[in-house]
Amino acid sequence: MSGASRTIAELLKDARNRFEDAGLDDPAVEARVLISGLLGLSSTDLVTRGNEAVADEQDQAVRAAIERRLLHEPVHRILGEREFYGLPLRLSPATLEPRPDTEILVDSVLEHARRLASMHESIHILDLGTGTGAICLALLSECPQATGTGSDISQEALETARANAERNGLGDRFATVESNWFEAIHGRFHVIVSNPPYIQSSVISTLAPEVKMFDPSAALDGGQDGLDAYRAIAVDAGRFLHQDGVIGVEIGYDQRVAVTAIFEEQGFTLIEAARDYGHNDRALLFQQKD
Ligand SMILES: C[S@@+](CC[C@H](N)C(=O)[O-])C[C@H]1O[C@@H](n2cnc3c(N)ncnc32)[C@H](O)[C@@H]1O
Repeated sequence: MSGASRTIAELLKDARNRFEDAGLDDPAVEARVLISGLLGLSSTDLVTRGNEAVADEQDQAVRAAIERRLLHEPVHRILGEREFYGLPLRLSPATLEPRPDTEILVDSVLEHARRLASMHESIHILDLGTGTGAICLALLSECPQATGTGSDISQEALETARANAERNGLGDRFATVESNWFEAIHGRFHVIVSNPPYIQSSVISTLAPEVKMFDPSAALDGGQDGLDAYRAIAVDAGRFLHQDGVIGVEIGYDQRVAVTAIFEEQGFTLIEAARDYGHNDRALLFQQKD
């Protein structure tokens, strides 16, 4: 079927109706984000230019994208990028799609990064399991005295992180290291951050298709009790953190007690806990006990 000469408003309506019929939670928002991204227009343009007809190729691209969304592919995966902390980030099949809730961890850590930066000439940040580079790049963009290392077990994810650093003008302050947690890491850091995989292995099959089919399992699977990564990180973190440094981790909504116990057992004290937009515990910050 040729879709030539449909207007922007007609494309939007078609997408919204099909998403609504498929039972998506936010059909209107998803239609707007998808079509504005594909056409390179702002949401205001979508309204003010609604009567403009689109080129045949654009119409075909929108039709194809709607089909992909109906097969559960998230809108930002289809577009190949999403924004995190104001930074446009490229996604790849090897990277988690950064979540808005992770900005909570950035906010909490940033305050300490700025404090440490006021006490030291420069500060070094390590982001374990960096994925797209989201957390580290957000911190670097807000903290000009900082340099950052993003590490990941996935080389492909690190290539995406590097591309995102360059794209956002942060390439000269960002390094990448392929590493199983701390295994290939050297030196000490003022700030260590991580949003590790923290979902129990048995729960993964019950997640929404948008997550289990499109986020890499290495980014989700936290082992039998979901806590494997925290144990692996906590046991070594002390050797890589400056004495006055801070380590911040994202957690699942019900993991505060367990993760705090894991870090306390390794000589850390909880200094801050932050909740997400749904009022769930989401980020924990620790310092080494004196
Ligand atoms: C939940 S994702 C977080 C990605 C990114 N930091 C973010 O917040 O959007 C977890 C990341 O940890 C990485 N990862 C999993 N196991 C790892 C390991 N043993 N060592 C280092 N990184 C690992 C995954 O490849 C993935 O990029």
